[in-house]
Amino acid sequence: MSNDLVSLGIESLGLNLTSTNIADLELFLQEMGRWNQVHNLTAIEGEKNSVRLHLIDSITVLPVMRRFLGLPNPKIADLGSGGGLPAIPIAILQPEWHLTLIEAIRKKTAFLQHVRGKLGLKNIQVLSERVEVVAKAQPGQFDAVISRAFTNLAYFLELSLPLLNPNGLVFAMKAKRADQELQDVCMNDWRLVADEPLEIPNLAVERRLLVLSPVRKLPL
Ligand SMILES: C[S@@+](CC[C@H](N)C(=O)[O-])C[C@H]1O[C@@H](n2cnc3c(N)ncnc32)[C@H](O)[C@@H]1O
Repeated sequence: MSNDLVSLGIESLGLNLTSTNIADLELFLQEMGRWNQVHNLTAIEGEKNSVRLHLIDSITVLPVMRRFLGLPNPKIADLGSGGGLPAIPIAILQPEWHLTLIEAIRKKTAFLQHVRGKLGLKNIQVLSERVEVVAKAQPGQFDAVISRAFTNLAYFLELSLPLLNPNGLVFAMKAKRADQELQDVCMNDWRLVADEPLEIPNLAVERRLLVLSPVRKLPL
């Protein structure tokens, strides 16, 4: 079977992708593969198709994000971006959104900067920092925060809170374990706005996108 994104079912996601979109996504994957050989960037390796499916996994969140983000140019932080998932595919498909990729490991952020230049992605900013440091430097700056394979839900929420503006949203990409992780979240502090099942073509795994908002505390 051919292993391009189209044959893996990317078009069935209903995102109305253009041929330029698909070419840019393929270029990103090509660069990731090239850098991986030298720098061992990501644990996602082995079969070419598996990397492609990880990319498709990253963009299944888009219809839900579009539904919940009312603003035309939201500022979104991707925590623990690694090799750029989900932020780079999102930035390719939503050029009017601003994405800040926060990643602690320098060889990974060097790759992300390279991708920024290679694809001419003017809507991304790459921060070579720990999330905890950015939260102190840029409190309340983001309309939304997202992450994939970053940390457990409770800690992700704890790290997200200082980054979010008062109406901000958290998008947590999760698999089956989401129920267990939700039990560790203090629901006095967070509201579960949505729990959306995601279907990834050609991947028989359960994926969910949780959307949460902080509960606003009234001043005493
Ligand atoms: C398992 S990788 C996932 C990468 C990517 N999101 C993906 O789905 O492929 C987690 C990444 O989070 C980064 N990371 C972990 N803790 C961090 C922190 N406190 N601040 C910034 N980056 C962090 C790691 O360096 C690693 O690249």
